Amino acid sequence: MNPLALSVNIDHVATLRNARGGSHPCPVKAAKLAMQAGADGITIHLREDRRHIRDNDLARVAAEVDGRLNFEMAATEEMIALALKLRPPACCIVPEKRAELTTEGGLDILAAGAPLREAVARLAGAGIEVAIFIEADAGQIEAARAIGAQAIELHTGAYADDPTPAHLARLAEGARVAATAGLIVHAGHGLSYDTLPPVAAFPEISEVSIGHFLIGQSIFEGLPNVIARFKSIIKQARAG
Ligand SMILES: CC(=O)[C@@H](O)[C@H](O)COP(=O)(O)O
Ligand SMILES: NCC(=O)COP(=O)(O)O
Repeated sequence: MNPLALSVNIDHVATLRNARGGSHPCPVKAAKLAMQAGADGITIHLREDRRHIRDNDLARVAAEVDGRLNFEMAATEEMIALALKLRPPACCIVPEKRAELTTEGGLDILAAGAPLREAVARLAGAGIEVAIFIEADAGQIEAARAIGAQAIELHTGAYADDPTPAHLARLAEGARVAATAGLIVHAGHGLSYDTLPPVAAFPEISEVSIGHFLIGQSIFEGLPNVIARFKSIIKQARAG
């Protein structure tokens, strides 16, 4: 079965750092430690309101951290210009609303139209692997393929919040439909020790990005130990 990569989202190291306006804990140091502990990559969401990750965090991780950087971004001119300047290996286009506590749902590609198509073309044209963060919906998956995305990230939030068989089955079907359409399939949002195992068993998924739970659990267990446990969960899930 194909490998499943763990991308560690360090957004909420920055949340804690920003609580006092200082420099500790340092998200870049966390990213380096995560890679040393076995993470396969780092995900960073530079939000328009900079509520957690700041521009310098992104620039430093891009310059200093070995490992696949996945830059989560809104499809705005500001973020596109930043991505074209930094040239991360991958980006993931996500919806953003200032009032949201966290990402509330997938991007509605069907409603986005020409500006999104242009953003995808500019990013992909710069050699960046472009994913779009969407619900596990066949129409959105087909729209992602048609608009030129190489990858999708399935929003696992509804399942993570309410891990019913129906929510899991929707993700499994979405992964199958996306892989059949020739898309690279990622997944993320709200995943934890308890909710990751069945998602990690989907053979079509090649990367999961995990942040909030992982960073929070690190307070109790230490970042390396939490990453080791997630890697063990993935290994066990992939062993079938
Ligand atoms: C797109 C997604 O689900 C997360 O990667 C995103 O970063 C969540 O936003 P916050 O990190 O601000 O909660
Ligand atoms: N794209 C999902 C991600 O990067 C992390 O989401 P979360 O684990 O912080 O909810």
